[in-house]
Amino acid sequence: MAMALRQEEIAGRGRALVATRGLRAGEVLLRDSPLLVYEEAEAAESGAFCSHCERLLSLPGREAVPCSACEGVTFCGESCLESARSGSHNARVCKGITALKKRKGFSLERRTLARFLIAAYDLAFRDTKAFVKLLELEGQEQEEEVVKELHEFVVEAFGELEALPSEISLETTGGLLARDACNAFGLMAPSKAGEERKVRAYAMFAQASMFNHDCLPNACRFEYVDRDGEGNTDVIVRALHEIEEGSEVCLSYFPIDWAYGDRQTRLHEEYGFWCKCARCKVESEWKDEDEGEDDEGESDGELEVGASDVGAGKVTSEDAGSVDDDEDDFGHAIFFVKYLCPVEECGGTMAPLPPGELDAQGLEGSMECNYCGHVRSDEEFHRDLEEHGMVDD
Ligand SMILES: C[S@@+](CC[C@H](N)C(=O)[O-])C[C@H]1O[C@@H](n2cnc3c(N)ncnc32)[C@H](O)[C@@H]1O
Repeated sequence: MAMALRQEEIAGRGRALVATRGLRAGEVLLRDSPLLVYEEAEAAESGAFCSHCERLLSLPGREAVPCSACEGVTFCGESCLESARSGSHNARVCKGITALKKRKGFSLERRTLARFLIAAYDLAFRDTKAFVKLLELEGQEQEEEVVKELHEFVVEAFGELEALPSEISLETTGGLLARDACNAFGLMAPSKAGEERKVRAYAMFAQASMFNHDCLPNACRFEYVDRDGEGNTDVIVRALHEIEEGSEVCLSYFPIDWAYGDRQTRLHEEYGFWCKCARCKVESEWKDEDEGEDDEGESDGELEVGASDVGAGKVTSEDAGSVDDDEDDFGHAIFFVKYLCPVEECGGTMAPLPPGELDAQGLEGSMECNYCGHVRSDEEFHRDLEEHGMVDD
């Protein structure tokens, strides 16, 4: 099958991924392996995950094998330990992690960023091509203070090593942190009922980083970190619906149920742009109409999508029924009934199962949540549409 996506430059959006042909609903558009993976500090310190493959250590058939050189680093078996020694947890990384453990006063966020820098500079030693690709990603400049503090740590951590690679400089540290800020994908296992979905590691990808954001995305990403076999940290991107040749394919950089104000703030602060997508255009107009009309009788400058009573300012599929007659509002309301996971508090996106799986299992019309794994049949979807008074003719 010909490649589904090509890279293009789009004015005001930078590099983008565009459909090379008509794409089918549920089609896998991209499977990308990370340039590098690094652990979220709290997850790493919990000792619950393999420090190489990031799978849960308590999965059946896994044994906890500690790193002989640094305390608190554990692998899920001899084969992961072997792979880690020549890859993600070689002697350099081991020294870096040991230095981080001795470093007092770093917040959780700094400890995670320090782990990123250890992994990124290690890449400069062992895979120059991947390191160059990392630096080719889009960047969002970080606070000078943070860059300086983390750079001092890296120099100290790597300074005890043989030769310093020429790449270690304040400028490169700043550049790496800038790339991390707008390209790191959180790796998470599917959420379980009543449990918060937590990032256990972050991964940086060369191709998947080319997806721009849209608040009404036409694709979403899945990851299967606890799966057996190779490629468990790969990201898999699937089409939500048919996409025409030449159309841009976008992801949402956060759960699709976020309120207008939260989305704009996040996109501006972390990604450096104000979103002007079709949904934001409509919701920016609601702002004027709804100002001063929220439950507490005061405006917080944020919008609730078509809803008069959405407590946290998020959209729920229940809210979709409360939109007015405006055509755009209606289109967006259908989007949420169809693509927002119906499981309470989930916030995931429902994507059709890949066409092959649908045909093989007779699951025509079934959709799967990218956060909790919930599968909804076509029948259930039509029941939901009826409940919201949106029966399609
Ligand atoms: C993960 S990168 C996506 C690829 C990026 N366009 C590039 O050239 O590398 C994220 C960056 O892309 C840009 N971007 C993403 N979505 C956008 C949008 N909807 N409008 C404008 N710029 C966007 C922003 O500069 C953002 O920081």
